[in-house]
Amino acid sequence: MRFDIVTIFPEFFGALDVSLLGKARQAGVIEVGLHDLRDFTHDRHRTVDDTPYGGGAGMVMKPEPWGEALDSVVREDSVIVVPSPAGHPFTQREARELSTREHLVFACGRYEGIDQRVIDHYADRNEVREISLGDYVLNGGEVAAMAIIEAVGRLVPGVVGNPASLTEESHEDGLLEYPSYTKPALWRERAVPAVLLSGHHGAVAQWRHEQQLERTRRVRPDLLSPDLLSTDGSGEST
Ligand SMILES: OB(O)c1ccc2cc[nH]c2c1
Repeated sequence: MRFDIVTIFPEFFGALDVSLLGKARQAGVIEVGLHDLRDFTHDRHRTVDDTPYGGGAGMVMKPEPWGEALDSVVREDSVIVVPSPAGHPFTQREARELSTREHLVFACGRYEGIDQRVIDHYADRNEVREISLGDYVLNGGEVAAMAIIEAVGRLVPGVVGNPASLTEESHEDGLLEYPSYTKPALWRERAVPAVLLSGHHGAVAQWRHEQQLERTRRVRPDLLSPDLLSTDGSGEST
């Protein structure tokens, strides 16, 4: 999979040189291209924004640099991801879906956003997804792009050493994950739940599923649907 990122702050993505994604890049499992939007301007001040038609506060990102920048990276099979507070909510399901695509192009806006004609132009040619991380507003698309790239990149085969670790995570089965414990068995007078020390794998699986249901009911009741409430941890409906 290849990621191309267009931004006025390419240095923001230095984090993609380290940790799992950095190793995956070195191994050639994923590719990342960084593109400074200002390299696609032609004036002395490398201008990327201007005042909004219709008035109002702030500045809008000009269409011309965006058109030249995206034309330089977008392919026929590219999915163009535009982080935006006006986008649809990003989910683990979408992360898994995007991890199966070959080429993701991230258009990271700043100021009051990108001239709408840019999104409309590429939506006529490519799949364009305006994605929000949640009901709050950042100063630009870079933080959201980093989050989406990490959520998607870690699902690409070969990035995470043990793929089994990806299956028992929050949201993978529609529930929040169960609580985890490690040595020592007693810490500040707090003991590890006895079932986890029992060696009884069936009882451990049952307890973990019950913990998932309890935590999800308590923290994210909105995630629960009747069918998720009916399984007994073995995957069988009760
Ligand atoms: O909150 B966000 O995800 C977001 C995304 C893009 C822009 C561009 C200007 N402000 C933004 C905020």
